[in-house]
Amino acid sequence: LSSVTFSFKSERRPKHGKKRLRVLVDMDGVIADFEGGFLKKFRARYPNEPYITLEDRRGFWVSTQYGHLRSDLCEKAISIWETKNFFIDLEPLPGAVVAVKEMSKLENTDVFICTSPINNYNHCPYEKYAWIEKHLGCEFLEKVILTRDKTVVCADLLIDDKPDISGAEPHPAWEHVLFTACHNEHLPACRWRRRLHSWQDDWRALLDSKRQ
Ligand SMILES: Cc1cn([C@H]2C[C@H](O)[C@@H](COP(=O)(O)O)O2)c(=O)[nH]c1=O
Ligand SMILES: [Mg+2]
Repeated sequence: LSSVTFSFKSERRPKHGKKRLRVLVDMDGVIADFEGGFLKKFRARYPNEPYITLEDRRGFWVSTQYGHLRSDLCEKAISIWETKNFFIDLEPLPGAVVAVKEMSKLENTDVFICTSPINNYNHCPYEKYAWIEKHLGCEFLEKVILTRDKTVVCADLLIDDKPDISGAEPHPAWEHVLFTACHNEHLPACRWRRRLHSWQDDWRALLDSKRQ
């Protein structure tokens, strides 16, 4: 058993000393503009209802903040992302497509798109795959991880806009790097968690810091 363990570990640290890195990149709020797409479709479908501007967004859950605004708005918000074409129509966030493609071409680097589908599975899982094929190319279809629990996925880095990521594994293998989004940018700086402010930020340096 110990020799099996040894050969697995040595696979990730080649003889020339550079560690092979596995990076999980979240989709909604990191490469796909969930917040912008939501607001546009909410205002189009409910033109007479109040809405929350991106500047006023606080907290990860859009549905919770709309529910606080007026209780029935929670269900109306949910109806937006449960509707056909919501996920496929999301625009890529600035620089995301180029960055993810470049990241995947780096030596000793494996990139996976790790994203949580909604439980109403009528359209979302299909459209997430379709979005990835449309914007990143069919080769990325091999790199999709759909899971509601990212803690059980083994990787070095998770780039994700959700501030609190929990699940069955209390000690996930990855370091969570918080991707800045309208709902989390006001959170105070946190000594034990790094941020990637956008895809214009130095994501290469972030990856290099994990190869040491
Ligand atoms: C804001 C918000 C999101 N969701 C759903 C939409 C996505 O499928 C996931 C988020 O996935 P990620 O991998 O963590 O980016 O959650 C939701 O159900 N309610 C919301 O308010
Ligand atoms: Mg996200």
